[in-house]
Amino acid sequence: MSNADVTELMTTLGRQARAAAREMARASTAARNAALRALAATLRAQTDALLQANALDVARAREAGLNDPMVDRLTLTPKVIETCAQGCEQLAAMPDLIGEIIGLQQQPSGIRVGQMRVPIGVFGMIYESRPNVTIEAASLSIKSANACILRGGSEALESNRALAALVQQALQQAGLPREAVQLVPTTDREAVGRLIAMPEYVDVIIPRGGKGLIERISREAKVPVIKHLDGNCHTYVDDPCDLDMAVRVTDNAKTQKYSPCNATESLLVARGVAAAFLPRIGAVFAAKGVEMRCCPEAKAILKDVPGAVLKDASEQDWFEEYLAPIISVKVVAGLDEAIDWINRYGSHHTDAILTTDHRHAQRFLREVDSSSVMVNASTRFADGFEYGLGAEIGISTDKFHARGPVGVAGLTSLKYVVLGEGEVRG
Ligand SMILES: NC(=O)C1=CN([C@@H]2O[C@H](COP(=O)(O)OP(=O)(O)OC[C@H]3O[C@@H](n4cnc5c(N)ncnc54)[C@H](OP(=O)(O)O)[C@@H]3O)[C@@H](O)[C@H]2O)C=CC1
Ligand SMILES: N[C@@H](CCC(=O)OP(=O)(O)O)C(=O)O
Repeated sequence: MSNADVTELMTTLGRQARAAAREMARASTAARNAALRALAATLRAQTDALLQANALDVARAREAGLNDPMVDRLTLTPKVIETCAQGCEQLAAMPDLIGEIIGLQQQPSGIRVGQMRVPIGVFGMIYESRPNVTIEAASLSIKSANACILRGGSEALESNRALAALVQQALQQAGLPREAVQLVPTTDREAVGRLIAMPEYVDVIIPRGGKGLIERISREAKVPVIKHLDGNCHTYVDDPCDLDMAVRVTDNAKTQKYSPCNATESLLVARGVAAAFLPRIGAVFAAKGVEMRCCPEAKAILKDVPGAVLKDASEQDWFEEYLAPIISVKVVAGLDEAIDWINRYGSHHTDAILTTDHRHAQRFLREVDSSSVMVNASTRFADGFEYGLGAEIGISTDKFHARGPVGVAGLTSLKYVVLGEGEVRG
């Protein structure tokens, strides 16, 4: 496509989205929930067609040499589609936040002042080649009465086209504008450049991906951005701690799934428990083929673990998000060094302490500057569904306007409402 064609395409999508957003803002709860239920039904009814579209993407991705974890994320299965359908139904069953007025209080002048929850308007989202994210984003957008323009990863284009067509059909069936959810129908990255520079049509941009994407967005965006960045997540095993629990939780945080941004990438261990803990978790990692990139002290403790793959960690390793069976391992003096280390090398996504000391837990919660901080739990829990939000747009690593897993509330804002009976200011 020529640049002029891309500009024309994106301007049309933007104009349509803006008009649809106005209709969505006044649409009833019942209509939005009906669209979500219709979407669930059509996803189930069209499973075979979706699998066929997805097979084209998967075949192309394999030909292009995409690695197994990426192909895994790209692949739709009947189970993935059923989970998407259930997600839509769960969202439909959740209370509607839109229009809710909170904190209404009478002021000395007589006016009553409160805050009403309202949709943001139009959001643009750029995300990886994982087609189920298209349904999560679309369904959250419908529930929160927004309009959205979705730009998924290029490898998922056929799947996303098929999914977006079903979303538009469901919107229409519920009497809502089809353009409330639109897909950017080209993989041309120039379209991303336009999407992030149309403040007249797009209120906020949600980029979900790695550093290259975020660098471009930060450089070129002319609208506010909610970044959903990489996860260099830490698990810190404290002194004192319950060693059995620490082995179980650390194992889950690293190995339950390697590719998500909330998997632990770096293990910190307090010196006081290192000799007892490291050989145990080292044996688990050795059995599962997880390579350990160690500081000299950790390597010395782990060297006799049968089958362990040990390497020396470089400075770069402490910053690394592997998304693979690799973990960096460091022995620290204790809580203070662990907190300093995480704030320096982490990506402010999700970090956990495993401890039996209440004061250490409290300090970790307050002093680690990340979107989720956890005590005695696996970092893999950082997820909208696990947090009770129904679904998630992703995990915001920004501090404004939403932080951590973003659900319906993260796609809304609060405006003041003032209710008077003819009062005037004196
Ligand atoms: N915090 C969170 O919620 C999440 C974070 N992530 C993070 O995402 C990363 C992995 O996903 P991955 O697919 O590799 O991410 P990428 O950043 O490579 O791709 C994500 C999307 O951004 C687009 N993109 C990337 N660079 C540019 C650019 N310069 N200009 C325009 N568009 C661009 C891609 O398009 P194209 O198809 O053209 O390459 C794709 O649509 C990891 O770091 C992971 O932690 C993943 C999921 C959730
Ligand atoms: N919501 C996810 C976390 C987000 C994430 O990392 O997504 P992805 O990188 O596409 O696997 C989960 O834990 O299920």
